Amino acid sequence: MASPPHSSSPNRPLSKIRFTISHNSSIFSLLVVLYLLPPLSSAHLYAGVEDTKGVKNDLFLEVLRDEAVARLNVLGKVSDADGYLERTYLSPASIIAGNIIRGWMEEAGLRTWVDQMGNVHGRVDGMNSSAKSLLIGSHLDTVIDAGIFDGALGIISALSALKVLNINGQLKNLKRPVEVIAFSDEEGVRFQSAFLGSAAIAGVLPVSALQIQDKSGVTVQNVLKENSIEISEESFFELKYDPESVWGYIELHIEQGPVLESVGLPLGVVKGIAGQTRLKVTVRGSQGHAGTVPMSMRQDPMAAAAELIVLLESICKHPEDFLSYDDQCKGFSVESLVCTVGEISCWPSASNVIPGEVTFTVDMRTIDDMGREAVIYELSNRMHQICDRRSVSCNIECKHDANAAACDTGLSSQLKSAAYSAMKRMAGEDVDDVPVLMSGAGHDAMAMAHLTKVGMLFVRCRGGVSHSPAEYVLDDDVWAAGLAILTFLETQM
Ligand SMILES: NC(=O)N[C@H](N)C(=O)O
Repeated sequence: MASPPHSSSPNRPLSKIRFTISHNSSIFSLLVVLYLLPPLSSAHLYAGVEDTKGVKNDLFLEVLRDEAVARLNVLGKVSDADGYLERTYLSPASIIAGNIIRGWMEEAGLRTWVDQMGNVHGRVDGMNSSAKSLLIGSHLDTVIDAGIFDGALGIISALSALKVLNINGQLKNLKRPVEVIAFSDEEGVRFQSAFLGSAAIAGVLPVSALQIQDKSGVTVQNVLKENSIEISEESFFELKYDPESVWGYIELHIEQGPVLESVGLPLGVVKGIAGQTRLKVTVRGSQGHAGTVPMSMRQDPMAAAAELIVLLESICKHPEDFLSYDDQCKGFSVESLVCTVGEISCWPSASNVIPGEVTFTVDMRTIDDMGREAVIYELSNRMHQICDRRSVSCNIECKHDANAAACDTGLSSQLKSAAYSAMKRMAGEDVDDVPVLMSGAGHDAMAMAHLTKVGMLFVRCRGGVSHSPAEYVLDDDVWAAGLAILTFLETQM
């Protein structure tokens, strides 16, 4: 595969040491961690460390910032690709990453296991093992050519906070069990169906998902089997947590947008997450010779796909020009509508051949689920009209659909207070109120909202950039993230 266009950038976090994973070995994972992490004695970790100004503090700088940043860099080097970060569902690198995370969970005093969808769990019972549990999660998979913070920051900051409690002997004081879950699939890169891990736990993943195939025809079930996970229909349904056993779910994630940076604050609270749909569009025409078939006689799926993609852009930029607001759909809002074609391929893909088939993806998001449905309806009709006019066939398949999710107001205000006091503890003075944001990006919290109340914290990232190796979070913002989770956990004692 060709190198990404920016592979020579001096700022790339992966450029120093790169582990390209071609085998699955927990010993190897352990060696990676031992090699990369400077040893920190526990006395060194919590007994009044010095902050950047040389002042003693109780802000656990070495665990919540320095070690957390080192861990982000460790995970950021665990990749299936050479020269960029890629860790898709149950790939060799994701198994290594899961083993590393499991080690960190155990070090934080958690009991660990891997479930039948490949999610990595770490749990501490606290004072009452039968009380409803607090779940904290984020994902360990990545997109292709990813940044190192997306997903990993949420897992690492939760483990750092629990490590501080463990070192201070406070895990036993938690009034309810706390369980960290590193979800195996949120991005949906390999199977196009996002949230395989969290949706299974929330009980909203259909058992038919086990038969979804990746590009090479391997099913989810095969991939699990390759990793020694035999899943039956019965064990699949056992993955679902009993809602009665869960108190709530929280997730910390990089914002992946520019709002926090523009207001100059490291943390924000999420009030809701936009709904999303993924389509796969396949256009078939008549394959032929590029030099001999007259333009008027072609059934060219590439030219048709180009027209379909421009149509998508027009609808998503100006939905009001395309949608008829009758009594039925009156009231929906598509203001926040965003649409993307991120992947396209053709067959046979040669410069002197009119393609026989073109396939592309559509990613569509809005806060308003009814609005998204109306846009998809209109888009599909118009796409079919274009294909008919061009004498090509067009198949539109829905690969993923998740409705918008609202965060719980009570949990959000607890997270807001935790974020506020973390920022205040770091600044040593009053700080501005914590902003409340909507999330355009999807999160495991969307699936978990089917199981329990959810709340989310966002962390500032440079330029709002994500799904890119240019993704960057200041070390001190990593610290603020860990401190906010720690402060939240302190309310659970
Ligand atoms: N946080 C993310 O980037 N999540 C998703 N996979 C998404 O929004 O596409």
